[in-house]
Amino acid sequence: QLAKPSVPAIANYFGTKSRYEDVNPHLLDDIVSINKSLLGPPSSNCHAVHLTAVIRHGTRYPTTKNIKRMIRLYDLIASAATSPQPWVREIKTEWKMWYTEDMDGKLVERGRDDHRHLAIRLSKSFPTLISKENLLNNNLKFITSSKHRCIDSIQAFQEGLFGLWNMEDYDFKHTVDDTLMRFFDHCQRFVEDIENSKTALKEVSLFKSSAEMGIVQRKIADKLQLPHSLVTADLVEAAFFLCSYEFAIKSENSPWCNLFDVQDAKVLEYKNDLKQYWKRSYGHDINRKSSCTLFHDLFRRLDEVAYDLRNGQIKKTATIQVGHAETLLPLLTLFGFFRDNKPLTAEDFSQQQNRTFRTSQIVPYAANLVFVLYDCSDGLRLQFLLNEKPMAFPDISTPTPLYDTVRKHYKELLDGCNFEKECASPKANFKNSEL
Ligand SMILES: O=P(O)(O)O[C@H]1[C@H](OP(=O)(O)O)[C@@H](OP(=O)(O)O)[C@H](O)[C@@H](O)[C@H]1OP(=O)(O)O
Repeated sequence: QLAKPSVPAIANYFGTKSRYEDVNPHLLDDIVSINKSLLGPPSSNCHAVHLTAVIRHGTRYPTTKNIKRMIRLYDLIASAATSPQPWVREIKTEWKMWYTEDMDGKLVERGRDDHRHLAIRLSKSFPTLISKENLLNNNLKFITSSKHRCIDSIQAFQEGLFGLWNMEDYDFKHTVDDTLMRFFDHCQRFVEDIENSKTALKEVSLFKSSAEMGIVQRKIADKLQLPHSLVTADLVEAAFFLCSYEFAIKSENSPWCNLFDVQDAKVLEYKNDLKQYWKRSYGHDINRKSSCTLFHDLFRRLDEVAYDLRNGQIKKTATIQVGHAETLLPLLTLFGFFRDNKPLTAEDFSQQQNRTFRTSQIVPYAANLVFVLYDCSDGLRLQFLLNEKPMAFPDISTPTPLYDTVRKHYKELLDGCNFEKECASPKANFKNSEL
């Protein structure tokens, strides 16, 4: 049971730095409870035969880049802010800068709990798939990205299961597979055109110097009584991160949160959504295409289960895969989820208030995509759950469609979406043709 902290009024706008419980608030009452009315087979003539879960690591420390900014902001306030407000005094005298650069995105204890608890809930939701018997029979497969925070998360997931099944001294086994879980690093076109490009995220840069961001900067400078020129967009974001990290890691509604009202938080949420949109989602076609390998791997697993089912016994009842927000978002995009009519741009903040692309809701820490295959009297059916809630596949009206229907719907991607081809560097092609 989690202690119920006082929740910052802006907690629903933390984007990829959101707590999982703020997307599923019933967990605040009981962290291992499951919503039975939402889960379960599509009809009594169906039973679950397999699930594949793609999960983001749990709550983590900030990255070094952001810790540096936080330290700069803290030093600036400590040395120059003259506001007599009690919460500014609190930042200057009582609150201590405890983030150090070496923390660099590592998993925190809360993040281990995120995965321990998720494991328990998934096992309770799908007891015939994630069971002790299946673990002992080697029917569960664990795959992770090589990053520290992901390896620690998958171990915590296993710890959650071992604890649930009273298994002591059991060996942790997992496979590290970056081609699958960090496909973006291996996609040359993505690295060149997006990651290393100066213009791919221009909407983010433009928004940083927008009128909306300028208003937030000035409001914060006034609240702290600092010269406007010293409060840059990067420092404003550092303050927002401080509020979100203190809440996610320590369950504290810290004095940093006093710097923002809901309108400011919406502006900063939009800034983060712009980054995710242009770096990992619909902004550039290569973002989604870079996940082709993971997409094919998923369908290969499901096809294998269909084959095994026809020929006797299913070999794998569940696959648990742990990666990053940048693993989940491209895959969700490839499936066509959360596509808004208009692209997200720096100019469109006020027109995009009702957008579906809101990362606070989609990819909090421990966000998860779960694909469940059911054997039904009328054939195999596929259910999709985002953060443990069923969601219809885009443009397929049945909530748990026949697996064949899903395969037909994504036929073009299943027949194509060739990682080698999509990710080949245009520069390399140019060089080759020159030879
Ligand atoms: O803004 P930061 O430095 O936290 O960005 C992180 C990514 O975090 P996110 O943008 O998703 O909040 C991190 O993704 P995660 O799912 O592993 O938390 C990503 O792996 C890391 O490379 C950072 O990205 P950057 O923008 O390249 O610094």
